[in-house]
Amino acid sequence: MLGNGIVGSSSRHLSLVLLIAGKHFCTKAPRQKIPNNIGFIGDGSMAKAICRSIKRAGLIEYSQVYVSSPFPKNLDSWKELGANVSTENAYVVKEADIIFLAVKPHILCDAIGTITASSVAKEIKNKLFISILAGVTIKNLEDLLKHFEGSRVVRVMPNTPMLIGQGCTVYCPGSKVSDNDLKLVNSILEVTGMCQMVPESTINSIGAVTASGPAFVYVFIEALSDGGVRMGLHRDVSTKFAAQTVMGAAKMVLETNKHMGTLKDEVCSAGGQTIAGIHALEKCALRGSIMDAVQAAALRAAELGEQTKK
Ligand SMILES: NC(=O)C1=CN([C@@H]2O[C@H](COP(=O)(O)OP(=O)(O)OC[C@H]3O[C@@H](n4cnc5c(N)ncnc54)[C@H](O)[C@@H]3O)[C@@H](O)[C@H]2O)C=CC1
Ligand SMILES: O=C(O)[C@@H]1CCC=N1
Repeated sequence: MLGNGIVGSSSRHLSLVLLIAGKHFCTKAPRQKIPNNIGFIGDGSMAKAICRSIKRAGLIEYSQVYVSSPFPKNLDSWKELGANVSTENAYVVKEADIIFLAVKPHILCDAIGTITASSVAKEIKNKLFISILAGVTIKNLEDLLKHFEGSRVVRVMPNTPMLIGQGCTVYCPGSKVSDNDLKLVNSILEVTGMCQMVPESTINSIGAVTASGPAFVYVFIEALSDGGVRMGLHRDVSTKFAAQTVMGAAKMVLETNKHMGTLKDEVCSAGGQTIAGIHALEKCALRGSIMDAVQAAALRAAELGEQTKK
């Protein structure tokens, strides 16, 4: 369903099981290629993560990709892949139908300003812009893009695990997007992992958990690994065990539907080793620290958005 409120979607595929000559072949139904050209204003980590993710899923070829950055050196790796590159943002917006805005929030006004001031500005019509910028509101985006006739905006908050197809992305439609636009955006995002439409009022809080969250979790994994090293494990062994343990615990939360407290209790034997460790964590206020981290990230997102207001 594509309507108001929160809708869920997952990247499940139709599986076709063929029984031929006594052997089972399991093939995923091929995804439909996107006929549109895809643009990226900004060529950094997130632009690469999104592009690789949708290319890997077979939605696009690099020949359909247009990327811009003022730094030609940054564009070399894109060029090698077969993407079309330019130091002119206006070129990308003119050539692409769907344009990801993937610059840092404080760059946005200048980046759009160069497009508005370009000689091709009047030719830029009916574009679908997908903003991934932290904190920047739909109202602000629509205001900045109002010079381009027929432009529509979708505000998206992705995260880096989409690089390996394990992303957690949310999106909010702008005031002019059509159902077809939303279907298209959903079909692009769903191949990157989990994706869900949400009300814009929740996106900064969600982004603090999902987009900043990987960094918080990496710090936790590093600390877990450090603990193992402190107790005499080799670093590579300790890191492998720590990361696998975090992944397993996350899957237990998602797949058992048990409350985290119950799952924790199942690990803590009476008078055992785990409760001794939990006691140490509670003395250091780990929970309060993580909650503070999420609050700090959400508040900072709102501040970043304010910076792009004229
Ligand atoms: N890194 C992350 O985990 C996430 C980032 N975001 C958002 O994604 C956006 C991009 O972040 P990253 O990819 O991490 O940053 P990044 O620094 O890796 O990439 C930004 C790119 O913009 C380019 N750039 C600078 N000035 C430009 C201009 N005037 N025109 C065109 N390109 C220009 C730079 O060459 C740079 O490579 C940010 O707004 C951030 O809030 C959202 C979710 C997660
Ligand atoms: O830290 C940041 O501002 C960006 C947005 C969310 C994740 N990284």
